Amino acid sequence: MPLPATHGAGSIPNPAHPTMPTPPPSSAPSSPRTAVLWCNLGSPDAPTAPAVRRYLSQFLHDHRVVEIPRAIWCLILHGIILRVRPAKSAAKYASIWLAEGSPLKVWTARQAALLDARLAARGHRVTVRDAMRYANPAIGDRLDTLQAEGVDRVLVLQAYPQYSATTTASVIDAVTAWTQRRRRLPEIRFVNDYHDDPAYIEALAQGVEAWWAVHGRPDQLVMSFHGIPARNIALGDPYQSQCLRTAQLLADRLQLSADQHRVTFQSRFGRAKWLEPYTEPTLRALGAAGVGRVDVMCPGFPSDCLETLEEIAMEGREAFLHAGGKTFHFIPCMNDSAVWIDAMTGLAERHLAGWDTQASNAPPTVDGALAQRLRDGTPPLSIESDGTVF
Ligand SMILES: C=CC1=C(C)c2cc3[nH]c(cc4nc(cc5[nH]c(cc1n2)c(C)c5CCC(=O)O)C(CCC(=O)O)=C4C)c(C)c3C=C
Ligand SMILES: [Fe+2]
Ligand SMILES: [Fe+2]
Repeated sequence: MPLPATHGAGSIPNPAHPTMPTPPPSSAPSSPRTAVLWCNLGSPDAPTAPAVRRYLSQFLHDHRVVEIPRAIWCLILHGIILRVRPAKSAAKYASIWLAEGSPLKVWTARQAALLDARLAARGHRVTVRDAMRYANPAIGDRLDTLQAEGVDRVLVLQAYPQYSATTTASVIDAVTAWTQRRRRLPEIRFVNDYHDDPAYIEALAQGVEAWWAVHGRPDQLVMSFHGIPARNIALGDPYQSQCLRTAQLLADRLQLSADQHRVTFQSRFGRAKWLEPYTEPTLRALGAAGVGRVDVMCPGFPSDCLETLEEIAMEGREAFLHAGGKTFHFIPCMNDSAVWIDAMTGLAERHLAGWDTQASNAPPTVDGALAQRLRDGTPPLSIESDGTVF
């Protein structure tokens, strides 16, 4: 168990326990303060071409996202993409924008607030903050604020259930870039993925079941994941196999046979080969083949965003119906569903384990009480069967 910092009081002898330094007075912040940083991709600050250009420039300069040699890529990026794409993407963002901002940011902030409340209700003294890899609120700014608030332990959780270097490693890069600019560092933990976490699978399944309870069942359930370049898989990215595992676990949980579901990959960017089968051509093929109803869900996206609300729920629907399909449903992402917040809580608690996060007014756990005893310089006398320490 890590011992807490002594805040400079170490030179005063402690008569009760000579080998221990005297702890600070109990009113002082004697135990480390812990935060969870709930990180997502980020959105432009506004659905306008200039804001989208700034966002895309930061996003598409990330070496984790585009691995083409810089000199060539910068020519393409500045010469074509950042001239053409911002206006087109801004119109798409405008079609899904909420009064409070981008759906991705609104849901991510809400998830952070709900996780904060749930952890507090379970007796943890933990601050939860949302942070975005691109645009705002930036990861570095959030870490600065947390540190100014006295936080010295940070658990980095990401809104990417499946690991990819393009997303997960990029968030880790942003956090470690911040650490390189700071002298006094908090303890930091990262979670790489939770693609097979039973509570995550259960949250996905219950979202589907709730939808089907109201709207009936489809002929086909399409599970659409964000794509990445096929080359990344050949270079060792585990993303594809984690997506396929998530999909299989979900299909098993929903008791779907092989002909009742399929996996596709969406959001192809550029001309290179990405993970296949691609979502939109698949929807067109299903419509043309006379499949009456498809339901599409996006298990890799905990929050609805441009890629689900516009690309799937609008463009995907249009592609399927135009090709001859009869009925199209988009099943919303988990967003703020209670079962998803439960899954996030379990994930956070598992990875916070060993850090003393017990609030002073909460019933002490064995770990928490032992830590307090060590801080006070008093050895624990006995541990009751219910975990109470005297
Ligand atoms: C699983 C999550 C994601 C992976 C993997 C991912 C890889 C990836 N994305 C691009 C390019 C773009 N993605 C864009 C939007 C976007 N991407 C994700 C998630 C993953 N991306 C989300 C949640 C969003 C939506 C953000 C929002 O504001 O709602 C965009 C911007 C939109 C646009 O202009 O079309 C681009 C560009 C690449 C190149 C890539 C892997 C190599
Ligand atoms: Fe550049
Ligand atoms: Fe993306």
